[in-house]
Amino acid sequence: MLLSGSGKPQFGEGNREVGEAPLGRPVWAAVGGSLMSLCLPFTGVATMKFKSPPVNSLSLEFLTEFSISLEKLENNRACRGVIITSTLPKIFSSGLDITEMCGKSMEHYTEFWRAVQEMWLRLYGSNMVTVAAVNGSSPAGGCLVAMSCDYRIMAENPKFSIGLNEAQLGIVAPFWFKDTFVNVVGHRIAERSLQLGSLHPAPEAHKLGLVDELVPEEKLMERAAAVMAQWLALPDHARQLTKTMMRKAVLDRLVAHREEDIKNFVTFVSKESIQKSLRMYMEMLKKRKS
Ligand SMILES: CCCCCCCCCC/C=C\CC(=O)SCCNC(=O)CCNC(=O)[C@H](O)C(C)(C)COP(=O)(O)OP(=O)(O)OC[C@H]1O[C@@H](n2cnc3c(N)ncnc32)[C@H](O)[C@@H]1OP(=O)(O)O
Repeated sequence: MLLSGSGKPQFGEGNREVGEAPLGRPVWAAVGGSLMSLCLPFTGVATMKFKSPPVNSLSLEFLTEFSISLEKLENNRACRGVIITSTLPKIFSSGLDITEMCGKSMEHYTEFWRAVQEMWLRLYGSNMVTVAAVNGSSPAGGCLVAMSCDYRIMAENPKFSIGLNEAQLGIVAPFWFKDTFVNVVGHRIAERSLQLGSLHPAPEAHKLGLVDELVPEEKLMERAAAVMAQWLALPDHARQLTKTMMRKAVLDRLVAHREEDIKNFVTFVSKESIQKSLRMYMEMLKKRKS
């Protein structure tokens, strides 16, 4: 992931680079983890770019780095907003890494699911303004990442699609994926789309309200910056309290049922019938390619 931003650099060790202006003020700080890059320039707006080829699958390692990056930005008082996008052509994120859910131990499934929950709790509950610049397809977990942001701008290419397609894989989107979806598009659209496991091409996603606007791909980052500026023009405390008011019930529900949700996931994903569905789905992806 690639994360970039400005202001007071507070990031961890590792791949840190900090530019210094003549007066000793930091110009920008870039923390390149291996799976995403992050930069925070003077504007106080970070850009986080997923860079985990081939398709930015949300593996345990990726989710961990994502959560750590969000925590670092959240704790950096100079950072007020983050734009999330991808460095890969045509793909925002392919969703949860299916290989993390296939043929692994119960302990592994537990750790993986906790990491999925952690990422969502941090992103959906973030005090920062979060804008998703969706520059490619974004199924399932990828859609969750985009939906957890405050605003979604998608490249207007009808070949790019977004949605919670879990049902197509023979799995069930958990209640907090569903709650997030309902909060974005409303109950009726969410119900139909979830039952059918629909992946919506960008123009349809826009019509349904799943994404807020479509722009030509080359204008995506420029538009994301403009939207961010509009949201940041308001006082942070008023915006943050309003965001909390709108999202708290859904966040609290997972916090209250976190262990039960992990147990449900582990039991569900360990079933031979589910393992079989996931294996068949992976085979279908590979065959489709050849
Ligand atoms: C009772 C209730 C209890 C609760 C139980 C909870 C149950 C679990 C809930 C789980 C929730 C969320 C699930 C997910 O997020 S699952 C992931 C869903 N994602 C998808 O369906 C997307 C699949 N991928 C694609 O459609 C395409 O790959 C793409 C993203 C459109 C890109 O297409 P492409 O042509 O550019 O690339 P492609 O050749 O298909 O793929 C390249 C290689 O990447 C592999 N791959 C793709 N997606 C994934 C993935 N999600 N995980 C792992 N690997 C993936 C693909 O197989 C190719 O590999 P290889 O090169 O052939 O080896």
